[in-house]
Amino acid sequence: MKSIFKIEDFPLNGQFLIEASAGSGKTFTLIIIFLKVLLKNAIHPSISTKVKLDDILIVTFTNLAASELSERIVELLIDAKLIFEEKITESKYFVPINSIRNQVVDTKLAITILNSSIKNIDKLSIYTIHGFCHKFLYDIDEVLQTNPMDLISNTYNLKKRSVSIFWKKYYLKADSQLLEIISSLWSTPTQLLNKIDKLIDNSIPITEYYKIEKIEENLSYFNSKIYLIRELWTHKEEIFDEIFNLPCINKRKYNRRNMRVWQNKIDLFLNSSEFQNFDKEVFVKFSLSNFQDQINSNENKILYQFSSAIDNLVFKSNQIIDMLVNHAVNETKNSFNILKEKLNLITYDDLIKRTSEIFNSDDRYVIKETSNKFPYVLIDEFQDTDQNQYDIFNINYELAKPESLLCLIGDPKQSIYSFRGADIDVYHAAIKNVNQIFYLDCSFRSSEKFIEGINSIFSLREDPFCIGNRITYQSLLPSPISKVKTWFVNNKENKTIKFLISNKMSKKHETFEKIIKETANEIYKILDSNVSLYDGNNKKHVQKKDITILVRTNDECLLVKKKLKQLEIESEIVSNKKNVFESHLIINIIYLLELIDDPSNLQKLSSFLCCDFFANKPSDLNSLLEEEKTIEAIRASIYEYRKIIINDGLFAMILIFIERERIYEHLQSDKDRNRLIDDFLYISETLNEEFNNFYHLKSFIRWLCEGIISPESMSPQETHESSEDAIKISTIHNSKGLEYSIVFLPFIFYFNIKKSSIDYDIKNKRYCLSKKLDKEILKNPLFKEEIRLLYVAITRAIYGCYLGVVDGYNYSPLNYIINCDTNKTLSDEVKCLCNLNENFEVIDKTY
Ligand SMILES: Nc1ncnc2c1ncn2[C@@H]1O[C@H](COP(=O)(O)OP(=O)(O)OP(=O)(O)O)[C@@H](O)[C@H]1O
Repeated sequence: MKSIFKIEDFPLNGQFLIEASAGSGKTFTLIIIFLKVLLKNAIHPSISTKVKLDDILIVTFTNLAASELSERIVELLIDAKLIFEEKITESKYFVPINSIRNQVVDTKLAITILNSSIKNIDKLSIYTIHGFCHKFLYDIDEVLQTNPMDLISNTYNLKKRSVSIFWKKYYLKADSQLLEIISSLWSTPTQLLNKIDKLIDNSIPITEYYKIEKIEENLSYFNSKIYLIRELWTHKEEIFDEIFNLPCINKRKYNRRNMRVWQNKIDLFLNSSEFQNFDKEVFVKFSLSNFQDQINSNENKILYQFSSAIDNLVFKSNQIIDMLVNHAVNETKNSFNILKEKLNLITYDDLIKRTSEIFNSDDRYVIKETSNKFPYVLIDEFQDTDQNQYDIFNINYELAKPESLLCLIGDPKQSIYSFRGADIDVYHAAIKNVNQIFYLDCSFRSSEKFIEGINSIFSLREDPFCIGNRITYQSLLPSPISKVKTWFVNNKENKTIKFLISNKMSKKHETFEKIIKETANEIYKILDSNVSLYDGNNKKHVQKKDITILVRTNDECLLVKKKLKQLEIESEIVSNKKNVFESHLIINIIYLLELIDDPSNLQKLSSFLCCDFFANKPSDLNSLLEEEKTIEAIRASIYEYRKIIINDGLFAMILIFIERERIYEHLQSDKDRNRLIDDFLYISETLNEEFNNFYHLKSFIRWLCEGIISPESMSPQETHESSEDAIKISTIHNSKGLEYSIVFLPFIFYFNIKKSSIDYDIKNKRYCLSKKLDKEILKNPLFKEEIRLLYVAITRAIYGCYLGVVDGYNYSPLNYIINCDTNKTLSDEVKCLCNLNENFEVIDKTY
């Protein structure tokens, strides 16, 4: 049973869930609960166990959220002390603090606890899950006297080595036909790594294991099918006639023209037997399953034989690809794990896994006997938890009983971290363990009119989150604070949800640039006209810093920033990642510098030639290194770079290096080459200053290597110009838990699942190539997560939100959520909505 949350009724022992929508005060509630736990002895003086500040553990999701929480807790403790001392009544925390004060029996003790907590604030235990596990393992290693492992945050280079080890072990001596299939999936180790990067070090287990011999066996079977098909294909005229004569055949699809095209493709493959000519889509058109019940073995003898053989062929090719994908991921994971063990390294993902293993093992009694347990645990953003994380805190709760509390706070509508292993099923399973569920029903963040707008949007469909009754939308009520919040234009109340309609251009990036231009125009309008925000106390003019643009990816952040700069609007990217050592590109600088430092070293030359900026494959290396002249030419230019770096510094040398080595040309096939070069230059520029502080190149290289191993301990950080008055740009993921006055979502009309990556198929417990977008889109978990991302994005706004609308992108969560009929365009649907809803406005910028 769910009951409304009231701090005075909230018990301090047990396992509880607080589930509520965005902006309803979950984080606010968490810190109020923190205060009540802290004052437990003052509320119940008869309890003998003393609650200390560091008995209470708060876990949140990002470093940004953790530092926000610390600030809020300090503010709360100071306000609480002053309220208990009856020195103030003005505080946004007054009502809940006063409720706690009414329950406190020993006020003097309460003030003493507050004073001492303020003094010892450095003992506050607020962690991200990774931060908590890191500290836990460090402490436990001391207790168990085990050798602590080095934490490595940038795993790219280790993964790169793991892929190379795998590649050398299996592919260099693989059958040539198998190699052909492999190169249709990935032709270099780097390409393979790019596809499986995220899967190597997360908590997804090793799947069913296939030996390469087994894959080769399947390949022989595949070849035998080709042999059979080639024989049957000599009767192709008969096969075609039988198809044309099928009573229910789709004549528009199976017409003579198409058949001729398909015939040529099949001929090409059967004559060459090369896998690259195997056009599966064409073969499928002749498969038995494609004709369904239309053919039978008696009436369409030859067609039946042919289409059954095609079925087998397609099935086998899928199976071989599936086996190769699983083999590559599993084996690379294996090499990666072996490497980590040899080097005594631990990754961020391992932190959680290892901590959970300890909590699940006999060593848990070590935890019980030491101070490595937290009696009171408050978890924010619980919807983004995975099984390992939940296990840790659930066992901790059991170990710390009877005086223990596990308070889970979350909103399943905001679960957006499945790529990190977050699992909404864990959330639903955990609910079964809790003693009671509480909810919050008012929104405090946004203005009343904005809340009405959000309620209208998410009520357009019965099942807006596309997940049945597991996630429903309950309209939010405005709190008294929301009722007074308003934004005005020329002293008239402004509309709260605005749809910015723009044109679809011939290329995606042009469409994106156009909508950013329209966004910039709207920003100019807001800044130039008389637009103000009223929060119930103050009315102020909108400044640039009140405006935030939210996008999906870091690349989109850079695109927006670049475009705004051209339009002379100052902006800054709000990022969790501020460290150049997090970038995998830095290793390329190290390879280059190592060679400059020691040009005659052949090993360093090999590493340099294999770096990201040359299209050399490790297999090309031997022939390259055998050419005396090539080697001499490279060495000559390296000596030149040595002179430049000594005289003009790192950045100048990198600029000349890019130009002379024609790096742009090497990266010809790389769609992201501009970004790669931009990043490379940016990193070199950032490091240039530090480079000037080193006397020897060797020491600088050593410093860079240290930076890769523990980036968090390094300075300098990327020098983001942090301007007080600039438009903010952030990814939606980074904006979680935060709030902004005015939000722009320029690219929200667009959705694209990466088609060529590899996913883990939870149902079948295996890795597979990502599925294309199709009519089954509504069943696709990534699509459902995008709906939740849309929800998170919109609900960051306090006063107003602008949503980008462009027609022609059918499978977008925006289309889905506003119930856009397939016969209508998104912009038409939006215009209809705006006619019916007083909170909505259309800004039509189409021409
Ligand atoms: N009871 C309250 N009284 C006054 N202000 C409140 C109260 N609860 C929340 N707020 C304010 O409302 C805003 C949103 O609160 P909070 O960040 O806790 O919401 P949330 O539910 O955690 O949101 P999200 O799920 O989007 O992260 C904050 O500015 C907070 O200070």
